[in-house]
Amino acid sequence: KYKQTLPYRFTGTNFDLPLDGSEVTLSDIERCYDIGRVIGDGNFAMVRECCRRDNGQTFAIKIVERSKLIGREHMMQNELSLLGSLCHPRIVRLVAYHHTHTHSYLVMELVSGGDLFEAISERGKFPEADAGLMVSDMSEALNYIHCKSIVHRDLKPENLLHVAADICRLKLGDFGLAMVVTEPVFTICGTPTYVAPEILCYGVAVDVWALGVILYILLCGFPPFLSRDRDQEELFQLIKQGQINFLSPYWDPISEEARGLVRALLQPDPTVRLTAEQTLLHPWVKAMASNCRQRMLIDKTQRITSDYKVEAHQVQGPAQTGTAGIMADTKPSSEGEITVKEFNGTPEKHTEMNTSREKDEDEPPQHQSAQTETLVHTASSINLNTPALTINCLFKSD
Ligand SMILES: Nc1ncnc2c1ncn2[C@@H]1O[C@H](COP(=O)(O)OP(=O)(O)OP(=O)(O)O)[C@@H](O)[C@H]1O
Repeated sequence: KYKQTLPYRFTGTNFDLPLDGSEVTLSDIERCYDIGRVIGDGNFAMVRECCRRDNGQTFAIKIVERSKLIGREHMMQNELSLLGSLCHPRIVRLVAYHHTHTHSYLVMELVSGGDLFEAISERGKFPEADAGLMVSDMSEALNYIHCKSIVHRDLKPENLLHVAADICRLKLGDFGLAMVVTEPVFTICGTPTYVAPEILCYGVAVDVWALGVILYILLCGFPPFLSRDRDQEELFQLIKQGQINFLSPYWDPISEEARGLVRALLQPDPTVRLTAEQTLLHPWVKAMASNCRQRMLIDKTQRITSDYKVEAHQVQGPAQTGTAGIMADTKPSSEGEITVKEFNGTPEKHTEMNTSREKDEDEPPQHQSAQTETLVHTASSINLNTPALTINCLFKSD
């Protein structure tokens, strides 16, 4: 069932796991990989660092307990078939997969800078240049998959990974809910905070809406649509109304161009909403991404110069390294007065909710938790106007 063709094959000499998806044992896996620390987890999977024993290459290995997937086996198949067919610098690469009797192991490119959820939780918000480069990266990934008629359907900070050296460079992962769209889709799925107003019948434009929500959060530190009581029905009503508020004082320093892009991405009518390609070409995105790239280049040059000076100092002694001013202040700018102190959801009356990544600190009134849990349901069983809204929400397991 899981047999797929991957764009990459292991070539190591004593790496003898079958590559055709046939079943292996845990000891076969452990013989080939040194499985290390946990680097992330989700509703269905635990992700660990791993190292190939034959050549020392490091990867991320996503370990899925298949009993957790009963009724949702398609999620694993999606991840294998769709992610396995993609090859783009802004998308996490799947390099191999193995199945034991109970678990599936997806060996992926290791993207070691943590996810955007953690970065937002730590930094609160980002300067426009940083947000612009991140939007550019996300748009590149979306444009690539949308050109292949693939919709991701769960674009959110948890599924965007930072390239370790560059906090502003992102790669898109977790294709568990992705699918090929050839006609309008009627399956409700996604994560409430990022879900588009056309949730009942949609196409690739839902990913661009989610991108708009993420951009809004990156710039001010809290989501555009919030239910004060964390009531999902109220949240969906707010999303459907599509009223975007640029709350003062949080939005006061943010440019009109950035606000314009937020409006164009959070356009309720998907036929008028920007496409991923148009977003990539948006003047604010181009200008900000270019500023950020330039700054990163300068920072890198300064780091190299500084390392060189330290080495020279060690080799030649202090008298040889007296040139002042080469190493400018490379401290990151101080931003993030507002911190997203929680991005969690709480159990709701009509949902099967559970969540991880809770934060204990208090938040300013505007900063209620974003509802980051993934939901999957069919359109026939949900009515956004019905008070007795019942949605099965699938949460990150603790
Ligand atoms: N290739 C990778 N490199 C580094 N970290 C990763 C990688 N893939 C995933 N992670 C980390 O593991 C976490 C969980 O991974 P992932 O989202 O794929 O799991 P999941 O169970 O499918 O999630 P969900 O609950 O959204 O369905 C991510 O949020 C990220 O922090």
